[in-house]
Amino acid sequence: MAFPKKKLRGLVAATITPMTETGEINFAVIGRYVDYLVKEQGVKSIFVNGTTGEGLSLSLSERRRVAEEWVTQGRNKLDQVVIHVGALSLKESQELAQHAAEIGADGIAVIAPFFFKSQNKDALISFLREVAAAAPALPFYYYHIPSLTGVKIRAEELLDGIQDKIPTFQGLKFSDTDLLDFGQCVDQNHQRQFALLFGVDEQLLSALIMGATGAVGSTYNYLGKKTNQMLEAFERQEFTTARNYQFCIQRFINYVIKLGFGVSQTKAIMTLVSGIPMGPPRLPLQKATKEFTANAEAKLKSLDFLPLPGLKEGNLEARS
Ligand SMILES: CC(=O)N[C@H](C=O)[C@@H](O)[C@H](O)[C@H](O)CO
Ligand SMILES: CC(=O)C(=O)O
Repeated sequence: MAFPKKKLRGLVAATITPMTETGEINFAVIGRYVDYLVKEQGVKSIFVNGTTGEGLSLSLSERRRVAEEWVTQGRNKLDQVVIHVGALSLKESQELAQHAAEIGADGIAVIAPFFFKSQNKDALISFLREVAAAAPALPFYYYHIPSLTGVKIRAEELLDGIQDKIPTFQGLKFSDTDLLDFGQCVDQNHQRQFALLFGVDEQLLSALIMGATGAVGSTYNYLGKKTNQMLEAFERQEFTTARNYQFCIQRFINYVIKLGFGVSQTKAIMTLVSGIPMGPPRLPLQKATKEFTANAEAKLKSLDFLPLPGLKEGNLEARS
């Protein structure tokens, strides 16, 4: 088997699904969005139809079309396009996995089913294996996000022996703050064959120390450049500088979390920073308030994340 193929590494943006004011998918801006990520944020891999992409709120045909558009627009521009194909129905998930393979995606990812929940590791692996088998030539990633799925099976437990069950298993996206669990995933990964991608953007530096091989997150859409600077400082072993970048990122995320932060707010922030209209979210999510957007904008300016005059709290050179 052709595994492992090119390793998924560095920053991976969890893409937003742009929508029109009337709630349809705005396919027309996806090409511009790809160019923005590559040129303005230095981000060359994407994770489509996940949490940030409202994947579970889209119809199957929308999910297929969104995946196709990202693969098409990303051709010769992006390194990797991973499609999240998780669904409550195994059949739907398999259908999406097969589709991802047909359109030439670089990998698939799956969250744990979250209505009827797997009670143990074996049950969850059985589900994941059936999905992975529908796309036997594609790298498979498990998307661990217990806060949203309610499935608390530890990632290190799941990882143990997983390649015997799922030959295409290539890694996981770890969206949890339990660094003991994450560390034990890294510790098990002796041959470094898996991509262990961290998914809590405001804590990425701690995960890098622990051995993360990359990161998937919503904020890399608009803080990719800043986060790349942190990764570079980390590579050079300039830890004080790396920490200052992390603090700078934290100041923003901490601020918006206090205002109430989720996918709706991510859409509003990305619209502000990129100038590409992301539109409203789909119900059950509700559009970010004007007040949120105004506050976020002021904070972005004060941190120098938006190129406009203002107080420069984010001036790293002045600190350290
Ligand atoms: C729950 C959620 O959406 N997590 C995202 C990725 O998994 C993160 O990228 C967060 O949006 C980010 O860390 C900000 O809290
Ligand atoms: C953050 C992430 O990976 C997602 O939106 O699915």
